[in-house]
Amino acid sequence: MTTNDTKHLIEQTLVHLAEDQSLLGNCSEEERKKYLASAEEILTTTDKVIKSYIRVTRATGNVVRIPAYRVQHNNVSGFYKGGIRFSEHVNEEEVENLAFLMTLKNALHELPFGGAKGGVSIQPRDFTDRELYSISKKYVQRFAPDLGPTHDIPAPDVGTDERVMDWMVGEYKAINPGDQYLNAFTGKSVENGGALGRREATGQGTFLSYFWLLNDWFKQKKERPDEQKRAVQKPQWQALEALNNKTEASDPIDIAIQGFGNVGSVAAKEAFHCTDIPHRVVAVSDRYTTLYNEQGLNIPKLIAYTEMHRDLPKHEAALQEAGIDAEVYPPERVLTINTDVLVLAAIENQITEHNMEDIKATVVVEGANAPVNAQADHYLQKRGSVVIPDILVNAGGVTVSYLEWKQAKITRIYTEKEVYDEMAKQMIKTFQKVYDAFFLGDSDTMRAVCFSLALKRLVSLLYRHGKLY
Ligand SMILES: NC(=O)c1ccc[n+]([C@@H]2O[C@H](COP(=O)([O-])OP(=O)(O)OC[C@H]3O[C@@H](n4cnc5c(N)ncnc54)[C@H](O)[C@@H]3O)[C@@H](O)[C@H]2O)c1
Repeated sequence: MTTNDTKHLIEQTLVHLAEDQSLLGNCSEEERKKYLASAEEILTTTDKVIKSYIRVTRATGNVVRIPAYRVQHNNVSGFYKGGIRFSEHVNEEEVENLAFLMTLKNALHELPFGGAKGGVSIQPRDFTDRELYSISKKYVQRFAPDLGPTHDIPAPDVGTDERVMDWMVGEYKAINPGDQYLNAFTGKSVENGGALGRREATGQGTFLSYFWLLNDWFKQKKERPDEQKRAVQKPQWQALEALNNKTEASDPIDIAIQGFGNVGSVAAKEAFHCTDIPHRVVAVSDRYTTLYNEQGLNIPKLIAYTEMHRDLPKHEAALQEAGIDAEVYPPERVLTINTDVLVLAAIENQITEHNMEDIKATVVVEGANAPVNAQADHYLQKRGSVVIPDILVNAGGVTVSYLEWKQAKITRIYTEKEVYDEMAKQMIKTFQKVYDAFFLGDSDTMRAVCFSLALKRLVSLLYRHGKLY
């Protein structure tokens, strides 16, 4: 999904919401139109875009000037919240789109946050630890006036982690002594007030979105003939039926995962260890490689290897060192591999009009943000594939971030089990709403359902806060 796709879908969804008489209380038709027009204006634009440059002296002595961003999209549902990305692909438009998606995600899951995103345009691998430390500190120096525990709360994203968050907290504390600095960032190390299980949360939630659909929601509908009768009208029901038949015949479900970082490696581990429904992780990939084994890859061994070497093994000697038996392909091959389920956990715009016809998976799970563009989404849904959208799937991290933010306030550390249970409970509540509305309603895509639920909440809050004119 590009920024334009996101804005277009917001506009389209608001047109449908105009027919919902319950949305804006007792107002005339004319007022309703006016309010929705102003909601559209507010929600398809950002509240604030801050661009700055970070100057760092490299180990070589050269000084480089690096563009850095913080985009605050909307805070009607709570303080701005969203990750900071270190990637060479970072640009203003990308950060803006990701900020839009954060507002929608938090509204969909009814978390008390709005949407923001940050980014620094570097490939972190090209920088030393000392340089990264300097960049992290300077990011906070540049943006501190616009951040804060009751204003805008960043978290990690691609290319950043708990180490970067800890550095940023340190700098934030130096700039704002006496402020509730621990609440100013989430995704920190556990030693520094981070929530137990935060690192795993997005990958766990990603796997859960698909697993719960097949293992729980599908069975629930089978026991409710009236609802099943309506759900079978959707071609996606057949896709679930086929997977269910496989498990009933004790055949494992094949799953392929693009991206083997924070989200992808954890989703792979969840699939590998899933006992209720056996899975074979037939392919995984990162920016350099796809590894494929039709009998399934040993995920714990691959995780152990990447913990030491960062990337997946990409040649025979490395495969031997990892103890992995796999065919090695180029990175994009994972997308078109023969599999039942494809989890996208890398970067944006991976399935587009250029490769959508080659996708074999019948269930596509968007662990990453915006990995399927609008055209491909419609194509896949029309063909009967299940596409579970990013704002539904990858909210595990921000849900646990909320607990991390809360635990600093109540000064009690949640146990890892409490964190997982709370995350799963919160997400399942939203899965139930979305899957019911999609399969039992007349929306074309699951994304349209998610946008509709999120925008309903946002428009209602804007109205109640007196922000519509
Ligand atoms: N980490 C979180 O809590 C979180 C929360 C919500 C959404 N997300 C989204 O999930 C996605 C992945 O985030 P992450 O935290 O796992 O990042 P990460 O940096 O830990 O891992 C990214 C992975 O993608 C791979 N990759 C990068 N470019 C690629 C390419 N062109 N082709 C194939 N693989 C490529 C990298 O090699 C790496 O394995 C991003 O879209 C991010 O915004 C992450």
